[in-house]
Amino acid sequence: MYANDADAPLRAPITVPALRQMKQRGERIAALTAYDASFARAMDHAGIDAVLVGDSLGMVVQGGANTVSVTLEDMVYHSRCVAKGLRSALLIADMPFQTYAGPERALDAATALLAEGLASMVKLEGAGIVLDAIGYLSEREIPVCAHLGLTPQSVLKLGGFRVQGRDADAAKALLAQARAVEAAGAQLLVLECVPSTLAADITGAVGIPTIGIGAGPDCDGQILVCHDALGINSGHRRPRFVKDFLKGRDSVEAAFRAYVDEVKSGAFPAPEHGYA
Ligand SMILES: Nc1nc(=O)c2c([nH]1)NC[C@@H]1CN(c3ccc(C(=O)N[C@@H](CCC(=O)O)C(=O)O)cc3)CN21
Ligand SMILES: CC(C)C(=O)C(=O)O
Ligand SMILES: [Mg+2]
Repeated sequence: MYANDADAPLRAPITVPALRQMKQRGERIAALTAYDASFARAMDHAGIDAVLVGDSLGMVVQGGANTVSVTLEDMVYHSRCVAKGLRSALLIADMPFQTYAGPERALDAATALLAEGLASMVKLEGAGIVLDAIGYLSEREIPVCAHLGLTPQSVLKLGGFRVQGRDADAAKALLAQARAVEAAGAQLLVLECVPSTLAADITGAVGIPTIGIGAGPDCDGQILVCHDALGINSGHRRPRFVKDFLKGRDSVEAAFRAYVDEVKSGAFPAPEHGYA
């Protein structure tokens, strides 16, 4: 239809404040992970709001058993690749294992992800001691996304990828962590593998948007790993929150459009994709 992309009408670029306004309006946020320019471009065309360069690349791209081996160099490289494919979607990059062990180290790593990786926001896992890094970055004008619940960089201590916040004490602690990351300056919050009712409570308790993965239908937005959304099995057991959007469709972009539509309408995730 257009001679080249440069002639196509531009969707307004999605900013961090725009995501907060979506929460306030009750418009759901649709996000996916990407690791290269071509998939990022297809997602952007499909109307995705945010793209995360996840350290899940250690598993789905590099074939590792977890995300612990991913380096800052890996993340900068893939973030820069993804940035080249985006016109409108907000680009978030994961901070790798131990690159935010201490505020100054976090500032160096986050600066590399923004300046060389061309990301617009960085994501780090946990609260507690990590609150210092969240505060240090956000005070220095670096947009921060927090990540609570199942934090895959903790897998060696946890002993596996398991649902978090299931008993009353753990649920209370997770709600307190959510309030604490917001108070420290986080502007977005990923909730991974937590009971749907707890994710709903947290979403109501914080002003920042929540993005769920295995966190039920009542988050402000949803995210999936790109490969999972396309039915590509990376050799691990398929978690229950995964849905194959390519099934019954004839292109990757159609699958991404269906994902965006189902997140916006609330059709995805269905109750069976969540945990009790
Ligand atoms: N392809 C892929 N998709 C992901 O969502 C993902 C990654 N890789 N790599 C990093 C982490 C690891 N993730 C995982 C991996 C396994 C489960 C899982 O098997 N969950 C069990 C829950 C068991 C319980 O009840 O505690 C499940 O049955 O869904 C969950 C999240 C999420 N992230
Ligand atoms: C699954 C999302 C939230 C993530 O952190 C990743 O892909 O690394
Ligand atoms: Mg990650």
